[in-house]
Amino acid sequence: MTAPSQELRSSRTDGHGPAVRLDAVSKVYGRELLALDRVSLSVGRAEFVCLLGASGCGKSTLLNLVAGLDHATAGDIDTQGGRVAMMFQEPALFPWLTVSANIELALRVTSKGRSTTKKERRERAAELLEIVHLSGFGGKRPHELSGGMRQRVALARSLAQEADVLLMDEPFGALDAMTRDLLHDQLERIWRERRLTVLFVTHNVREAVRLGDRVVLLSSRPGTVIHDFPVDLPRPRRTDSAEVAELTTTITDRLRQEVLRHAKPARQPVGAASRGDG
Ligand SMILES: Nc1ncnc2c1ncn2[C@@H]1O[C@H](COP(=O)(O)OP(=O)(O)OP(=O)(O)O)[C@@H](O)[C@H]1O
Repeated sequence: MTAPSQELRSSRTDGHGPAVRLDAVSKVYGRELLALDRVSLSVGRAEFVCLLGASGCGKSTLLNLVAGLDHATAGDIDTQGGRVAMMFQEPALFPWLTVSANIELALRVTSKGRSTTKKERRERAAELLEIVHLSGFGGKRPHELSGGMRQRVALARSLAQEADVLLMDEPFGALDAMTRDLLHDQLERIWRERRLTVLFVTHNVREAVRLGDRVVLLSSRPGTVIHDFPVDLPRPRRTDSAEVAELTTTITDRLRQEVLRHAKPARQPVGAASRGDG
């Protein structure tokens, strides 16, 4: 496995061990659907790792296992006791609650065991909305916001959980390119300021290169790590820069090879001789 980018390495491997570690993790659904096959992966503290792979290769499965939403069939997962929050493509806000109340609800769940007043939660929600540049929108209902704004509320709600590890499952997949670009900038700023560890699933190679310290490629099902690309490019990066485009091409080629390798047997006409080039 490749090390994180040089620029950030010292602050990320400071002797406390990885924030997330998967050791030979496998997942079988039902009796025989092998979704993940002995996946080993380490994510350093405050590291941003993007996960790429063909559709159905087990990316969401992997996140669910790390989040503790499901159990691995074999192998070990260690998050060092850190708090883990998850964010999905759909913001899943309660439509009948205001934006602020959606976040306050998360704060109430988080503050179980220590008492917080409604006023404290409201103030904290306002702070979180400021972090995602939505000050003044606390009194709106979700339907009054754009898709990008709703995702920022969902991000604020994740931050309300005071997580050390943020798991993101295609969080910007449904947004237009311009909105996505703005959210990349915001997420990068928040990640740096709060020293979050991020594991980010995407289908978009360019997005992975824009954001990641590393881009980890999973094979087609069953998912297993086939390549770990360090992204040694200075930040902030521009999605349309030549450097991002170059690495995007390299990774896309590797991903394409993997998808073709997997698709090949099914595409060959019955009786066709194997050319042995797979
Ligand atoms: N709860 C489940 N029960 C049975 N099979 C499942 C379950 N969840 C996922 N699978 C199967 O496991 C495999 C991996 O699914 P998963 O959703 O993790 O892939 P993915 O890489 O996230 O896909 P995509 O990129 O399309 O979102 C798929 O074949 C899927 O059909």
